[in-house]
Amino acid sequence: MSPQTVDVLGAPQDVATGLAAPVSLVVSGLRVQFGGFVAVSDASFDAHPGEVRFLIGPNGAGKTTCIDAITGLVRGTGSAKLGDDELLGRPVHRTARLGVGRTFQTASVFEEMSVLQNLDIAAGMNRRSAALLRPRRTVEPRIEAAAEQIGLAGSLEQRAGTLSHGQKQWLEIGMLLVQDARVLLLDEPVAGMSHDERTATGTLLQRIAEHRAVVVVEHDMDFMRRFATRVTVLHQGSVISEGSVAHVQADPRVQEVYLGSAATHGADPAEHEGATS
Ligand SMILES: Nc1ncnc2c1ncn2[C@@H]1O[C@H](COP(=O)(O)OP(=O)(O)OP(=O)(O)O)[C@@H](O)[C@H]1O
Repeated sequence: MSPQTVDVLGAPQDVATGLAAPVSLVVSGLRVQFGGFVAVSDASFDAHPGEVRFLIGPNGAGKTTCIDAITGLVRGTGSAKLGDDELLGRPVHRTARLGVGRTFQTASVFEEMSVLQNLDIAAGMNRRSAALLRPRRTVEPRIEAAAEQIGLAGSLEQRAGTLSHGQKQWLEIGMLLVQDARVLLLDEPVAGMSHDERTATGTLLQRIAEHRAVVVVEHDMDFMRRFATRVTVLHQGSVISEGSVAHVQADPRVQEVYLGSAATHGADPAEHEGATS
């Protein structure tokens, strides 16, 4: 492991790269209840730097709820640890400060602002708003690096509202990168994207995962097959299978959940209603 120091928030930082030190997300025995309804009953999974972990399952399986609980949007019990830090029980902003970044199914960028302003705001949470809006002569290296990584280095002055659907998603990912998110939780990042945008997104996620843990909730099974390192399958709030793409696709329990019959259909998650191939 390379030498570490700590950044201004006290988070460990890799001396060589200047990036937050890679850490794993470990979720165990997660349970989320809405009134009398148990949406997540006992979910355990992890995600380590270097892998793109997919979280799949039929509609209503509890995938988004898991992310909501990890990020503090809904109350969960059990445990979700990022490195040594327990995430459950913290308010959303504190969880984010620990390095947990997420995107939603609909990209939430500031449409009236430029790409640069969006990245600048994400990077400079502590700067005063007037300073954020003032034209800047120089671009901070970390913003430049993030813009480069998400393929928007040539579009810094473009108004975010005029970006394509895919580019907005990438900008949102870029906003997490400049915040130094150590784990990225992405909810259906390629929904509505063209084939080329999906390929570019998958490649982007693989690069990001070199230094961070990446968790992707997806219904797009073709995308999953191409870019997943490991897959966790949720059904009715519990994990029913986990492993490589080949492993979960061959798992009779997964086939049964997706098609209601394993042996007779030779089922594949990709053929399930709600999953797209
Ligand atoms: N705030 C809430 N109040 C009550 N029930 C909820 C709430 N949020 C989610 N649920 C329920 O919890 C279950 C799990 O929902 P969740 O959105 O996590 O599933 P999902 O696997 O992400 O599904 P999809 O793939 O359709 O997005 C569903 O039955 C849903 O209706």
